[in-house]
Amino acid sequence: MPLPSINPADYDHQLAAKVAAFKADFAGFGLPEPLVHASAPLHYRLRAEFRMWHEGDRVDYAMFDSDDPKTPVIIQDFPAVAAPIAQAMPVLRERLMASEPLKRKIFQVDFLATLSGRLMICLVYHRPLDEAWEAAARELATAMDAQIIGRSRKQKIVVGQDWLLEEFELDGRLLRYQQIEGSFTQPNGGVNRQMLGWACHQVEGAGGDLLELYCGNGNFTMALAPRFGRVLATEVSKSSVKAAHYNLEANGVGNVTMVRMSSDEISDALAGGREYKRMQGVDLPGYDFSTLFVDPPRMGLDDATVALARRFPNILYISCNPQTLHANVAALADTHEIRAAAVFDQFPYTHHLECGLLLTRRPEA
Ligand SMILES: C[S@@+](CC[C@H](N)C(=O)[O-])C[C@H]1O[C@@H](n2cnc3c(N)ncnc32)[C@H](O)[C@@H]1O
Repeated sequence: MPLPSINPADYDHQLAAKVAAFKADFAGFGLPEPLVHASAPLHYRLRAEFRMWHEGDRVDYAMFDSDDPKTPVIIQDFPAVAAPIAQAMPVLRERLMASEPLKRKIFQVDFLATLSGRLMICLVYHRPLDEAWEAAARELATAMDAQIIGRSRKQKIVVGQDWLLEEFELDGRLLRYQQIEGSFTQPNGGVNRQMLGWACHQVEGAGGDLLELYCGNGNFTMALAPRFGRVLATEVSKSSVKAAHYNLEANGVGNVTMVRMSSDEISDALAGGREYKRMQGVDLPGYDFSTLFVDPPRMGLDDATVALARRFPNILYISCNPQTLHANVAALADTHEIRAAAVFDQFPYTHHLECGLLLTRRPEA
């Protein structure tokens, strides 16, 4: 991807252009006017990865432009990153340069921060990590008040813990989320809160039970669960399901059954397909589903999941790829119409746009 040029003076204009393109793409489906959720124009990213570039004694953060992928672009600061990362970047660089064990053959640095101000730094190396590295990393963790992880081929050393606790307020509730290193988390924390608020508003009064696919660490689950009788939530990633269990406990949410299943497996199980061991003890016929909530990866919903979605009165769909969303909405158009729409600018200064649709079953379907 070409490197974004981050200029707040361009922000409103760029977002307006993305929204106009989205409206034009979906006009054929009778798209209602979307609610537009803007990002903070600076310091919005809670995740960032940088290559580390060695030149003599120096080591610098670097990024690469897809138009010129061999030339490093040295980064002094990166205004997209959230405050805890922005503050940590120069301090970390100084400390790496001052410590041979930390600096030697460092290849990449991955930052993860939370709205609650916590920070994790993963240092990636092209050499095995030894005791000298671990001792230096312990000092670094204390000095920077951060969780430090060292990675190299077939090696992962955790100094402290390999997860952060995110905490923020939503509709008068304090929500807590364990975020495990390497697992999916929403990159733009401020926009994520807006997505959660919009999603909660859409299901107000839906009643019945909720089926959620692609639930990750339960980002939406924790917010939506109190609005339903019961929730069946599924996700394929082991570490995300582990975090989701932690998060149910941490948020005192007691009406969710969480199962590690891919979307095509749960679609098969609900269509009366084969028996799944992981579904043992789950009373599938006992659910009274009113709503399906999906937040799939960029490829959107597969055919089996579209067929499953067709059976639901309400489909709430968060998408990071308007193209696959378009194809899925077209496939559902004979049974469902768009009732509400929103855009969420997770990725300012890029052409990417996250969007949300509430689809309801047509009266005649
Ligand atoms: C866009 S993320 C959304 C996660 C979560 N809803 C959130 O807000 O953090 C998509 C999630 O789908 C999961 N996933 C990818 N392919 C899947 C599949 N075939 N079946 C179920 N989950 C899948 C990923 O592990 C990831 O957690």
